[in-house]
Amino acid sequence: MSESEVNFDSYPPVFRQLKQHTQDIDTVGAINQVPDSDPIPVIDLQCLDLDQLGEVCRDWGLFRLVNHGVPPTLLSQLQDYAKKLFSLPFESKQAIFSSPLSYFWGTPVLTPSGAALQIVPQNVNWVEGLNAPLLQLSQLQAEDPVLASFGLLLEEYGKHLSRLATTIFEAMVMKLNLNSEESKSNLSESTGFVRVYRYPQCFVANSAWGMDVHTDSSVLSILNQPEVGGLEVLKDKEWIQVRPVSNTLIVNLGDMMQAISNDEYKSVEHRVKASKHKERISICYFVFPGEGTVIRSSKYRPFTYSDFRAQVQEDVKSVGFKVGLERFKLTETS
Ligand SMILES: O=C(O)CCC(=O)C(=O)O
Ligand SMILES: [Fe+2]
Repeated sequence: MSESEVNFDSYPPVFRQLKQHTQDIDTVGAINQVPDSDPIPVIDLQCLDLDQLGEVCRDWGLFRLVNHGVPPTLLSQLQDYAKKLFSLPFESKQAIFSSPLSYFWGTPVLTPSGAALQIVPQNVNWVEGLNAPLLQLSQLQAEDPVLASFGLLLEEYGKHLSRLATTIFEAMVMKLNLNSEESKSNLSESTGFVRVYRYPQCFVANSAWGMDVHTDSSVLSILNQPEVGGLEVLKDKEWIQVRPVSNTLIVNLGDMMQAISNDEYKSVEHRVKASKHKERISICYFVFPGEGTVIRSSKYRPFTYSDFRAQVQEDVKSVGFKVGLERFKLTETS
């Protein structure tokens, strides 16, 4: 999509900024070239190898999932509907993406009610999104037919992704030799939500991020970035670009999984580059421990996911970023 084709009406006002310094932008564009291949490890769900899974979770905290059983038509329909919905005028999106959905932009950090956390302008991330808690999706009463169909697709997608998350989590529990009964409540399908993101084309000549460096707070996050790349993952202090590969999913381990595994597995740092050439849609599923479940780990003091989330929100407001698991770490003397 070229600059002239961009539907600026659909962009949140903060993103309606036009090209200023071509040279700077071209540098950002060059960085955005996605390579033909990448070294991201591949896990085949149809013949799951526990040793390979364990190694990848330890060394990378992220992998590409193939043979996952999510129908390709569902993935492409979700993408098409998401594109249509995000191209609606900004004001329409604000109006129609209402409870149980919520619409946000500028940051992925949301309050429990789904509203974006207030952030300072210099920390704005070049992203807008739709938050969909899966348990409540059946309550969606959309008058807009595209949104109604999208809601049904998301429900179907959510069921597939819950199945995938549970299968992968159970395999990890087995590999880690954790007690399978006790571990059950560490991943609760009822907590699952889907975030649909659009990263608008970014014309400003500064180093705007689609999404800043972060780790996910989830147990597992499963991401579908079918067409346009931009995701990067930190491996051995180097940023690796994650190539979009159709009909595959990217699984990344979150902070809760790192704690549950007693730091054996890694909650991986990642970020998303903003592109001056293309808008990018990604569809991400996140799942958490059950409400009230106490995470017990040899490395951290006992905490619930609610404690963790409250701490993250407090830190983002007071220090400007997520401190994360460090806040709960046991020290030598404790
Ligand atoms: O859009 C993406 O590719 C990644 C999104 C992400 O990292 C997140 O929502 O935590
Ligand atoms: Fe993330």
